[in-house]
Amino acid sequence: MLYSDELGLPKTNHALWRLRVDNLGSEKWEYLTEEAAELDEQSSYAKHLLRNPDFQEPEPIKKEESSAYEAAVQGARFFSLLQDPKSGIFPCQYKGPMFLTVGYVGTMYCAGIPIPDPVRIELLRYIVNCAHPVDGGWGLHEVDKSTAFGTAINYVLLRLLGLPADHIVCQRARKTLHRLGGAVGAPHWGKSWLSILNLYKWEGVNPVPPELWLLPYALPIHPGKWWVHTRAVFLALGYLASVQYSCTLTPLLQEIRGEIYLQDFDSIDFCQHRNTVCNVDLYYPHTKFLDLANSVLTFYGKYLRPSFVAKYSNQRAYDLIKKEIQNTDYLCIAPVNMAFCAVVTLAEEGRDSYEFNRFVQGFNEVLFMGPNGMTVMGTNGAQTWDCAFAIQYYFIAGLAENPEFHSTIEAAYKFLCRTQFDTECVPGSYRDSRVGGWPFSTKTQGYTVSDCTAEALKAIIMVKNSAAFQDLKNEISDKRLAKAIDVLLSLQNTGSFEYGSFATYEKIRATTAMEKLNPAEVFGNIMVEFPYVECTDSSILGLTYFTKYYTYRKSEIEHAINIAIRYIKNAQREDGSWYGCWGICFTYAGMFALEAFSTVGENYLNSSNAKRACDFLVSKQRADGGWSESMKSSELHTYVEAEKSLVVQTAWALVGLLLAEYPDRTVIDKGIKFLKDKQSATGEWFFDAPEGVFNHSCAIEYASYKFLFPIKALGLYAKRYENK
Ligand SMILES: CC(C)=CCC[C@@H](C)[C@H]1CC[C@@]2(C)C3=C(CC[C@]12C)[C@@]1(C)CC[C@H](O)C(C)(C)[C@@H]1CC3
Repeated sequence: MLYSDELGLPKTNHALWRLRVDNLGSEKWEYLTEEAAELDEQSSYAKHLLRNPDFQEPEPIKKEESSAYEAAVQGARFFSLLQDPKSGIFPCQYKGPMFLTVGYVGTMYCAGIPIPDPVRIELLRYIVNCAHPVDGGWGLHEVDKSTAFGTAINYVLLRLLGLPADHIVCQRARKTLHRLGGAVGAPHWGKSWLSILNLYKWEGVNPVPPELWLLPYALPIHPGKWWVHTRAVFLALGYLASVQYSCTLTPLLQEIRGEIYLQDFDSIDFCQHRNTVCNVDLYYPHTKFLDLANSVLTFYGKYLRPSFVAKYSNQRAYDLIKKEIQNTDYLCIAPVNMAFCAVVTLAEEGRDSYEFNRFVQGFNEVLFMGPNGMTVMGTNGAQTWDCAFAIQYYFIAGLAENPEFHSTIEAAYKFLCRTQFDTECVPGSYRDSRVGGWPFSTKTQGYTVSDCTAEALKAIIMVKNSAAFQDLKNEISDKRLAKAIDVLLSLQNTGSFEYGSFATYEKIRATTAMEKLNPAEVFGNIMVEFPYVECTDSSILGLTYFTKYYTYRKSEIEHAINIAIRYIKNAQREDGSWYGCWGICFTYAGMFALEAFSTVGENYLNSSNAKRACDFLVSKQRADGGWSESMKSSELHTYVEAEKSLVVQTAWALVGLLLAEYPDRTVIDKGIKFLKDKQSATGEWFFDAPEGVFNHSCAIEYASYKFLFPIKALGLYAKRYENK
């Protein structure tokens, strides 16, 4: 039973929610009246997303008698029901981080706009249901220990959303917050939101002055060279800190001021707390160098900053923010900077402006409903990524020729074709050429990602060249595929230590030594782009697949593949593993590396790198045949097991071993048995634990993975051992 139900918290009627999806993949929940709902049937995927009892599952099969192929088919049957047949996407709640909802609620509070009741009720439920079962606090992400950041921010949210201070949930959370030293211990972004909400003072927040944007681009410290997310967040945050934006102090805020600190608000000397961070929160402590820079910049801001410079740099920041808004049609790169940009727009244009209202509407695209309530997602979805995998894995599992899945593949393929970028960013945005690339979520969001481009490209080529889909061949021209190759090749790093690798959104633009200036305290590796093995692996498989069918830039592609493979081999650890940054963790990276090797013909028998990678994976198999890596691996950079074997982890390990043609069948049989045992007779696999991670410390759920990777593993197995 959910905690919110135990407490008797209000709940909306989940039969009245509808998910509206458009052709470009935007996902918006709407709450209908009962009369309207009668005329408007809830889609099958919405029913499943809310775990409503009237979701129609596939007919059960006799599991004991079924082959791996049949298990894959049944899994695909279930997963296909989760697709929106019109747009082709697989909507899901992309959740985990516990510091995003403050962006929406905080912005609305600043603007004095009440949150619609059904949304307010479900946001509350979600936060309450995520409270730590022992101490009632919250962490950076859903499965984290309680931290000052998570607890302070989510406590404030509960209060802004209408929970009274003497409610048991607030009481427990307050106790934990006080035990953690109160809200002064919140890290930089926490302090920033509290300052925006007039619950803290900007003088106690370390500066990120917009003046940085006035420096010559040649300097490695220029923000235009930072990682896109960090650049985007600090652009808007820099503006807000510079103008010391804070909302009107209301009686409610006055009360909250009295609840989140250990001492009286007016007696706190906020200047003294710039560097106060609760020990439990701290993942990446400041370097001495950063502390020094912060002191100098604080002194500058307080005593030396001429007002004309302040005005000029704020204007410069706002100009860049407007470009970000234009390039992403108000979505911004992700909900963190979206909310900061919304507050900047509120300050500049006013609450009744067209621009600010676009943001208010835009938030509907990142709010997502689930059985536990509503939350702001990590991005506006995972549309492209999931579609690219679904197509590829249906093909790999031999399901593409099966007419039963024709329409699923067709719709996902058409979505990918629609999603390729065909316009450039406005000049002066510090952005690369994007025409030909693909994003992680939607075309509107506007940011190319290397591996998303490669995976989408591969999926499209599969469909385009399949006899079963000849009628769809012209949905996308070969010229557009060539454009994708141009983008992909332009993203390969050719600097010294990262030679041959791929980063996420851009080439690495400045030295990773910039990490010494990372001010975020709770995340690692955020300052500049970084070479990622998974992004490199996906890029390899996109490039190799392209050369199977096309001759465009062939020798350059071959060179790119060679140096990328060399990079992967050099990045392999002594024990045969790789540290994965976007999934958990060594298992995820091992699978991707073995897949990349397999595309250039390297496997267990002919490659010592592949052999060592397999031996590493096999050494981690558990007695029940499954694999089980914990989020702790990502934090600690060493393999840590979770309590029980996990479906997605097991599928990842099996995919790697099968693609590497690992010779000992008993190992693989045991894993396959585990996957089959965990599947329901109707084809479903259930959620175990978050599968993804970012910046080393924050877990995030990829809800489609529990279908996609088992289908792939079972399909590969069927091909190899069942002659399918
Ligand atoms: C530190 C900040 C700004 C936090 C906001 C969250 C974003 C940074 C996260 C949320 C989702 C996220 C993990 C994502 C990625 C980057 C960072 C994101 C956008 C990428 C695109 C990186 C490349 C990866 O291979 C993959 C495609 C899986 C992910 C997808 C989600």
